[in-house]
Amino acid sequence: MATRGFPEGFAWGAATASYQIEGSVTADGRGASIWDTFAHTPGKVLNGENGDVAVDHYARYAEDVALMGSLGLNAYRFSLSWPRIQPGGRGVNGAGLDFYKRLVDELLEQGITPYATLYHWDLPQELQDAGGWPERDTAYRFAEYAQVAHEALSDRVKHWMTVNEPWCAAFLGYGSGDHAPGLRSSAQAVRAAHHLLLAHGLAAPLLKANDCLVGAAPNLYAVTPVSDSEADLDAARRIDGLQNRFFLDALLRGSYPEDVVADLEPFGFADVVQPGDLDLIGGKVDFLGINYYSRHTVSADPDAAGMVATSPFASASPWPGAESVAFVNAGRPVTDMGWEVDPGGLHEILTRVAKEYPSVPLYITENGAAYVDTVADGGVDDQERLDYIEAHLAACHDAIADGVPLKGYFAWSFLDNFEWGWGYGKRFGLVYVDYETQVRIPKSSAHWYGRVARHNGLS
Ligand SMILES: OC[C@@H]1[C@@H](O)[C@H](O)[C@@H](O)c2nc(CNc3ccccc3)cn21
Repeated sequence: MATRGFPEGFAWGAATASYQIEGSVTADGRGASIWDTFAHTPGKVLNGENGDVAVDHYARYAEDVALMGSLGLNAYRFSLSWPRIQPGGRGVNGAGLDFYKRLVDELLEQGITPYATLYHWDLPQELQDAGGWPERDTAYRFAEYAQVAHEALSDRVKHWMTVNEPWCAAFLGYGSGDHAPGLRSSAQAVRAAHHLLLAHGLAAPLLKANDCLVGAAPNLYAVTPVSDSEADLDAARRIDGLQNRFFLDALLRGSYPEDVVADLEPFGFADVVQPGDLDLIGGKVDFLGINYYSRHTVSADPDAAGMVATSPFASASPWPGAESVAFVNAGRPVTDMGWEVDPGGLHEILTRVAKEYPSVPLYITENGAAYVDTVADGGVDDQERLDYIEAHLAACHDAIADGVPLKGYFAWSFLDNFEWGWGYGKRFGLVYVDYETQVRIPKSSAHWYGRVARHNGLS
């Protein structure tokens, strides 16, 4: 029996993404994505690793879903591979859709509710060749893709997210170049950011049909200045603006924060937004997903590169708006990613969003930690990851007690998988994967989290 119970019907899930787990990158008509291209470009991913095989989920999905069910999860967040459903970004690949129909049927058979993300960064390469997210037409291609996926799956999938972390897709993909397609242009990055939100706005109304609910999943950070000096306070304002308020205001209010628009003016942002765009984008969600991992502690530093550890390769150019901002460690314990462990930041974000953007049901659509895992006696004792998740779930419990309408939590990630620029060097999974044999080993955190899910709360 849980002593710290969660609301009845709370979604206890885990999350993954197509390019990070599926493999089978040419099977059944799948086309190339920008991550296929990026990962196969020398110097972009540690040890030259890529998602060609990943953790072979395309072939092993039934085994993986059975494991979710046996552990006790009641929800699963996954992403659809756009180039598997629309090779080249157009048309319909029935064989690609059939995989997701099989996956969803297995989930429903296990009593697991599917939560589908349409875009988790794997843009069809041909659409990038035509300009990618800096090109406004890509938003319209996304809406068509959303329609195709929804028509095929909405009889069984009732929870849809349009875009995972538009900040990452825009500012790491087109600003710092640490993510695919690896471009370094602040002007392109701000264009991409707006068009990713426009894509959400164009697709959201379509996704509500057939009694479906639609959301998005921005990554949000608690942000704190190292001092209350004017320079440090402004650094915090800038990072909070670009990381959090830019996306929250657009998605939930249909406006951009004036200070952030001013910060982005040097990159031509004013020319990107067309009349009516923000009315399309704002107020369309039935729920908001929040991906939370840590807090940013920032200081003004004219010599700073303005980068957080987003890849093992030191990026030469900061993402737009982060110039002259240093990201510092405030002395908290850190995960294997070097990210500070700060569950208080999750409570801060949840209560802030609930207060400043009221009446929007919330989910934690990603929260988790990378730590070095070791297999011993056939198991993996990952106490640090278990402690991280427990502390963040306690913060969720406190936030709910404070009136936050939190409806679910998805641990990142169900399986160890391809961690973008870090390749397979960082393990976030509840379940360990032996990359040589593809054998799955539930870690201590998986068994513990399954008990939390079955008891609907913490002890
Ligand atoms: O890095 C862990 C996960 C990643 O595997 C997911 O695909 C992605 O949705 C995700 N977002 C964050 C938070 N932000 C972030 C910051 C720098 C680089 C990448 C992600 C962490 N993660």
